[in-house]
Amino acid sequence: MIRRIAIIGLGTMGPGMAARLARGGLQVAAYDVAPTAIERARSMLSAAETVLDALGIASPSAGVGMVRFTDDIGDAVSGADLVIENVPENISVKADVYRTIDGLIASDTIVASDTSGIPITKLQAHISHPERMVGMHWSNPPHIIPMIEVIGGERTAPQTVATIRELIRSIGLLPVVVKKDVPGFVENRVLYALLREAVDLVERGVIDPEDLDTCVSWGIGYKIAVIGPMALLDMAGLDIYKSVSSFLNADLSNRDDVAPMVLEKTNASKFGIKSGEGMFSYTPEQTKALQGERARKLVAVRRILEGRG
Ligand SMILES: NC(=O)c1ccc[n+]([C@@H]2O[C@H](COP(=O)([O-])OP(=O)(O)OC[C@H]3O[C@@H](n4cnc5c(N)ncnc54)[C@H](O)[C@@H]3O)[C@@H](O)[C@H]2O)c1
Ligand SMILES: Cc1ncc(CO)c(C(=O)O)c1O
Repeated sequence: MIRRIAIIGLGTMGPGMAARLARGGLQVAAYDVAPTAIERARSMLSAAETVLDALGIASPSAGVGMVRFTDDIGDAVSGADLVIENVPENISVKADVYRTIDGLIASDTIVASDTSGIPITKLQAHISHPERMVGMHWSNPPHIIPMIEVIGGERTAPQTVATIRELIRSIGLLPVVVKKDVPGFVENRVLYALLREAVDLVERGVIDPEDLDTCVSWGIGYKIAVIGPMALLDMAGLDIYKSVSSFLNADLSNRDDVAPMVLEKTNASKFGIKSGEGMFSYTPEQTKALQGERARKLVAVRRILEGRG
């Protein structure tokens, strides 16, 4: 049974994950190699807790979870039943973390990676108990989005996948088990197919970025939150899908490299909200307002979708 969790890496994802797990009654130790990240994570944790209050997610009566921060990785993983690795999407950075914790954790401690899409089979080559390694892919913002993908690699024991799926379910979240360890798993394969086409349409001047977002959010996103793609095929009719896909599929972007527009921006350090400019521009005040507004809307939509409107 999982009671104590260590989170390694407190950037964009770690603090929200810590807040949500603690609301599930779990004891969370939160560690980052950068002291500034730990400081930032404290305020992100308290912002996430405010959102969880708005979502009406209370701690179980069985036990109140807590988050404690530490700047010592040995202290973080000591006694942990589960370690969630949440460091940058780079195999060698992740492998360094696995090597560091290998001698510090028990042989039955589960090590999960929040990788966005590196196959788990590649990651588990760097750990001495690969049967205990699993993918646990959260979606951003992790304290609000309830779905988490669970992925076993070639050497993951079925029981490890089952334990993580049950943990996610037991705290009121939605586990989805991905049956094959394909790059990007399922969520990001679907998302990146959409993003490739969206970037291509803007790059070719078919549509302006603002209008692309209106088209996708109101034409597709709003609908797909209620009717998933498989159900949508049945709603539209497979005969229609057959006719349209017979000519449209061949015209969709199939580029297998990074789009020039994205390279141009990243080469100029335009990364989006984190640098103040990306597809759009953001002042610090606008960013703060946007984040508050997005959290409020996501909370409201989720309550409606759960029938708690
Ligand atoms: N950002 C997203 O939307 C998102 C969503 C789902 C999954 N992910 C995945 O989650 C992981 C983390 O992503 P993120 O966006 O939170 O990254 P991030 O860059 O915002 O944060 C990573 C953190 O890891 C810390 N770190 C780096 N090396 C470390 C080490 N050796 N030990 C401890 N801490 C270390 C950094 O100081 C930083 O605070 C990645 O694998 C990413 O692909 C990201
Ligand atoms: C662009 C993008 N890439 C990866 C992820 C998660 O792995 C997300 C997300 O929102 O969760 C994303 O938006």
